[in-house]
Amino acid sequence: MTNVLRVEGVSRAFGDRQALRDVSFEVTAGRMTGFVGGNGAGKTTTMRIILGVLAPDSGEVTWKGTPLTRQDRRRFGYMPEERGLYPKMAVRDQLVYLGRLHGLSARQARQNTAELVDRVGLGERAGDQLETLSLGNQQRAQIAAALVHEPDVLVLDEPFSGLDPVAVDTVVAVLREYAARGVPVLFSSHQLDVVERLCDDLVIIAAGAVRAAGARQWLRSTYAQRRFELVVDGDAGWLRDQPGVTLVDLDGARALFDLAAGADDQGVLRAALDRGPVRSFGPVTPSLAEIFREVTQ
Ligand SMILES: Nc1ncnc2c1ncn2[C@@H]1O[C@H](COP(=O)(O)OP(=O)(O)OP(=O)(O)O)[C@@H](O)[C@H]1O
Repeated sequence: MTNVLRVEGVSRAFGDRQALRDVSFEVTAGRMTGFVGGNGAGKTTTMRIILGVLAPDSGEVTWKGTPLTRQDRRRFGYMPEERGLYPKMAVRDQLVYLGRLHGLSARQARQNTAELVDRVGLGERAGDQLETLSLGNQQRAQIAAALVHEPDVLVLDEPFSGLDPVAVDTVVAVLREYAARGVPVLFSSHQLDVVERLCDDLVIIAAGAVRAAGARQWLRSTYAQRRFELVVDGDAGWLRDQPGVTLVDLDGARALFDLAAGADDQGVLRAALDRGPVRSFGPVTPSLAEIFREVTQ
């Protein structure tokens, strides 16, 4: 069985609030899976259930085809929303301690720690107490803590929040290395631009239910509406009266429009050419932000 983490039909309520409804998706070996959704959508609850911190009311989580055991979860790397490091302990000491806790030898824990603090750009601060570091550096330390025991699976709750763009790039590179080794990586984020750049697969959740899931490219083509951009010399307002055309945005000579199924894009192009020069015409692939808006509204 390949290294697949599968969330299968998971539901969970808190009192009369249904936080998750029949949530199913998978995180595949070697792929970065972005878990996106607005505030309160259910990302943290799902991750807690994966890690066994919280029990589902129904459904289950499997790893390599069988229900997760405590032993499996010891081999997971988790960065919880509430973070978990001790403010008054030196970063290096905590990482070594966590490595030991997960069963590494003292030597291996020290070696992994030394490599990781360097890798996440904390080398010079590794001897400092966590609380004396900037928030961005504390975040780097939290990420290192999730990685120190060389986990088989990574589950990271908002690993990029609070990081400046340079730090985001550093962390992205580290996570990509893990994925390249065959580790499934699940990370939540509300920063769609980061997710768009980083993930191979996507799970979009809203109000506790999965609205769309699959490979990023596949989602982009699946949700590609028949949207086009036209740039002419004069005013493109005449498009409004073209059969099958719905104007999305008009900025003088530049128009963004959706074409009804069956309407002919070449007919629109001919109509434009009849009126004068056409500077640009072609289909527009939706951004992740647009897909997100569409599936969560
Ligand atoms: N321990 C709890 N007790 C009661 N309600 C909870 C608890 N944990 C989560 N919820 C509720 O479950 C829903 C999902 O919350 P969750 O924290 O999983 O969302 P999220 O997608 O992680 O949001 P955010 O991005 O804001 O962290 C919310 O309505 C939240 O208020």
